Amino acid sequence: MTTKRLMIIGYGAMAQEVHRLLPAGLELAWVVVPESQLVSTREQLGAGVEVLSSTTQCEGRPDLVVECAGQPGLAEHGEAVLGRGLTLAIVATGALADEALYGRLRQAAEAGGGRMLVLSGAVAGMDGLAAAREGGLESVTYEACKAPGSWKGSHAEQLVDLDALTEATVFYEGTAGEAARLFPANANVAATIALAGIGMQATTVRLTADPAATRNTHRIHVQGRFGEFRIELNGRPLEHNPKTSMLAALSVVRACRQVLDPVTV
Ligand SMILES: NC(=O)C1=CN([C@@H]2O[C@H](COP(=O)(O)OP(=O)(O)OC[C@H]3O[C@@H](n4cnc5c(N)ncnc54)[C@H](OP(=O)(O)O)[C@@H]3O)[C@@H](O)[C@H]2O)C=CC1
Ligand SMILES: O=C([O-])CC(=O)C(=O)O
Repeated sequence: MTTKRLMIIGYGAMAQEVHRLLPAGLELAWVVVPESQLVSTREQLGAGVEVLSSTTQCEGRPDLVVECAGQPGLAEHGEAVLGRGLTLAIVATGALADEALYGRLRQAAEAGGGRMLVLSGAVAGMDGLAAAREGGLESVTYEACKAPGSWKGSHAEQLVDLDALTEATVFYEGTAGEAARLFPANANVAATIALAGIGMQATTVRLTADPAATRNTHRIHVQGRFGEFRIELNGRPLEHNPKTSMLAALSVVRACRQVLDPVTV
């Protein structure tokens, strides 16, 4: 079997975990990082990987492009990748709460023949939710609970004193679209659930900080014509970024494996 070639956009905590777990048969050939990280990332990766600041500098043809660069990274690079007819697997799904950006990405994919794969990321059940939608959905709610430290540097700091919490505290309630915009490094999952279900406005979101939490907990409750389901997922955070659950990185690894495997499960 010939080796296939991967491009990763972004080389932070998630991308590095994905790199460590890449399945045999898929090699990391290109990494796209901000200008300011070119030198350090080249030193880190050595000669075997081409480190670029724009996807348009890539002269080869990746078999898969994965975005691990956050919402600004998807906004910066998404159109070019899709416009070249490539497959782009994304985790910064919250960027799609911006209707104008979503429209441009769809348009680029349609014009160029590219495909955008919205990965399940830190949650589970997106297959069941999307299937349930076919029968009609009545309500979808999403609750996230993380340790206060995992909300540091986010909009949560404007809503609650994270260092003073002594018990689990709900600090935000709103729609998936708003949550994804306000918490770009923490609430992409809200947008993923909205995209698989009843949309950015109708999906209800509640965010909690809990000083006793050691996991990133995600609870999804769905009601519709199919019946009802509840999922609770207690994900381990990544060692190098507690905002991000390990499962999100693993969902990228799964997308990588699907490029190699003729059977998709
Ligand atoms: N769907 C889901 O379930 C989940 C989605 N996510 C999304 O994944 C993203 C990545 O997570 P994680 O790796 O832990 O975050 P990190 O902050 O560790 O890594 C992101 C990296 O991307 C870089 N970056 C920023 N802008 C660009 C750009 N325009 N082009 C290339 N690289 C860029 C960042 O650089 P710099 O530090 O200089 O900004 C950083 O090095 C999160 O920001 C979040 O949006 C995360 C968890 C779950
Ligand atoms: O990884 C997680 O637990 C969820 C997350 O950060 C996001 O949805 O952006």
